[in-house]
Amino acid sequence: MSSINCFRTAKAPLHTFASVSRFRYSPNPIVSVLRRKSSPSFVTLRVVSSMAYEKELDAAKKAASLAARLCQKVQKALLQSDVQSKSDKSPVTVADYGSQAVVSLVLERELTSEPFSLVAEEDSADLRKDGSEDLLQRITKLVNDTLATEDLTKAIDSTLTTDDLLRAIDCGTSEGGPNGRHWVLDPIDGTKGFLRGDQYAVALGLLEEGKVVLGVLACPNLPLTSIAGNKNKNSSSSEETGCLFYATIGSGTYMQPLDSKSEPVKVHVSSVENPEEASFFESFEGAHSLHDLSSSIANKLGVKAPPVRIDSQAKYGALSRGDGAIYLRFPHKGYREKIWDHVAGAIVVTEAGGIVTDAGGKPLDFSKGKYLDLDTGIIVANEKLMPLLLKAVRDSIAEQEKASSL
Ligand SMILES: Nc1ncnc2c1ncn2[C@@H]1O[C@H](COP(=O)(O)O)[C@@H](O)[C@H]1OP(=O)(O)O
Ligand SMILES: [Mg+2]
Ligand SMILES: [Mg+2]
Ligand SMILES: [Mg+2]
Repeated sequence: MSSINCFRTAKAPLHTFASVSRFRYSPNPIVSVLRRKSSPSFVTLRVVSSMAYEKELDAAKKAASLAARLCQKVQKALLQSDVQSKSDKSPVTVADYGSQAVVSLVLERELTSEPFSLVAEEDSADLRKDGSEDLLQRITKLVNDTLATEDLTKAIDSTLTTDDLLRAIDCGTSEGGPNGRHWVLDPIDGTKGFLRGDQYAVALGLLEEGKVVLGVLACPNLPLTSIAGNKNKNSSSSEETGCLFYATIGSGTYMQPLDSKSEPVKVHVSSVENPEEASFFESFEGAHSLHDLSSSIANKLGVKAPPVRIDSQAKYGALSRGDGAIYLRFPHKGYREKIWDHVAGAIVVTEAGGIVTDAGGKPLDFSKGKYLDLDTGIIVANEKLMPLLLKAVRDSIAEQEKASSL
């Protein structure tokens, strides 16, 4: 990526600066125009080529894959253990913290030349409390073992101490916002799915001036082939599983197997135009999304297939390769969506040709800090289905409001 600062004059409107032939990048460069708040007459033209964010993407893929490996190890032990009850939250805690530490350490070490800001779900407050020493030791060992499996030993001088671990987790306490670069991480998205042995994702994205420019989704339990029409969508069956989805702005979305060096394939959202032939995804957990509202919307659209219920941002990954055509997410009143639950998924779907908006049709605004300010919910579809979907959403919400006011 190349950036130049330009002074905008009345005689030279912005679009003249968008003539970028002198940049020897891809034939179809994307120019993003960033206006400085402090000095509106100055703009930064950012020329995005197919080579854009290459270094960041390599680092993000490495970080998310390694973190996913740590999660897989913990999930396997959790499911095999006779002693550990599934309601015991400690394994997931170990994996959440461990995954966050791995991503933070890998990004920091791979991208040394830049100031590093990370907005992430976890922080170390509980680990610093008395009585957490054993847990902290376990996580530190897990992270050291995971990093040792990769050729990171030369980048990481020595074995990490518990203090190093706490510091790595707390790298994720940035607030994000509209200025500069911020990495955004959910170290395990879909905790409930993780505990059940079902779908979860390590979700990592990059914001630049409040816009998503890169996203990586590691989905260890998602089959490599389409889950459309499968009977059991959520759980990992005997099929080969483990997908890594990634996208950078203007370059499309790709998928490759999580644990191999096979060539990535470019993926596209479903091209279904007739809603009767569309299938829709929603949360597995009824507490995360209003299933009644989704089914009312689906009925209005004439969707025939039953909903596909899976956990986590694996839904965005599966949608990006056309396994389903629509995603409906309507959290219960009072729930505030966090940016780390959507940043990576949103770019993975939009770069594959999909549209992600709130229930009112507005694009998601990731520039407001940790939370998303939303109208009611989040909906995803391809360009053809979106107008019909928006109407069905509007009508269903209006009906629901009318019924509840009676
Ligand atoms: N009450 C809730 N409503 C909506 N989403 C929730 C709620 N509680 C947790 N989540 C988050 O929703 C996401 C998963 O939702 P789903 O699997 O339904 O798509 C996760 O990010 C999960 O957090 P977490 O990252 O801690 O698992
Ligand atoms: Mg989450
Ligand atoms: Mg999480
Ligand atoms: Mg959580």
